[in-house]
Amino acid sequence: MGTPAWIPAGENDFGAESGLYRRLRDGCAQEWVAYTWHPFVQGLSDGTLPLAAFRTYLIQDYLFLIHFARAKALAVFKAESIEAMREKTASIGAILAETSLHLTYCAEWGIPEPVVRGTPESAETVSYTRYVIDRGLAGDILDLEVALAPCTVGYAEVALRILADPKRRVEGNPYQSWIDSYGSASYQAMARAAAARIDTLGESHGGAARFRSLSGTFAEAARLEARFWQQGLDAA
Ligand SMILES: Cc1ncc(CN)c(N)n1
Repeated sequence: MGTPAWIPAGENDFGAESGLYRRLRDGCAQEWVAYTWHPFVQGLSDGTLPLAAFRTYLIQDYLFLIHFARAKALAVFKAESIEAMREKTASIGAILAETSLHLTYCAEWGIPEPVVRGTPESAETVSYTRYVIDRGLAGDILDLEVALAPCTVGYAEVALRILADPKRRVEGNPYQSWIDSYGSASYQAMARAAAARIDTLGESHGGAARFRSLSGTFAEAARLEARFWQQGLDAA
């Protein structure tokens, strides 16, 4: 299947042309558009997102990152090789470091650390993070990586699209630092590696024969990502 027309040029370089990642993404066009073109994203892009929406999102994202690190720890356990174990172990360190940075970032947005730490997880955060962990517990490393991929690669696509289109750039956009962090070379490289890993695991772990099940996982994770954005808008 070719890349659908709704994905603008420049956002197509995650995963190989006929690899498993592209097939998964292209196979859930509706969920993918609802996630990556969500109104929350449009608000980030043109700077019109209400601050209350962003603050709610930031707090829940801190809680999300903690469980994301747990999911990566599960990926170490489920990894197919010592090299993959090393790579996943490094990514846990990176996420845990990001949680500290996230607290600093929240403080810059006027949310003190005790507030972030003391806020309970929302239903959206619980449902998304536990879904990913459950896919990993019930399945193998490919099931887990597919459940994680919309998170890593979706944000890279979103940032790339915003940065690539001058029409969407706004002078003094309060969300520019958020956009820049996901558009950074290091984040983009990590996302490309995540998509490439899905392609590789697809080859080694029978991805074609398991496509139906994997596609369901990928689409569900994309749907849960859209709900994660939506909770911010609902709070504003
Ligand atoms: C909910 C969510 N999804 C994705 C990302 C980016 N890895 C994030 N920080 N938060």
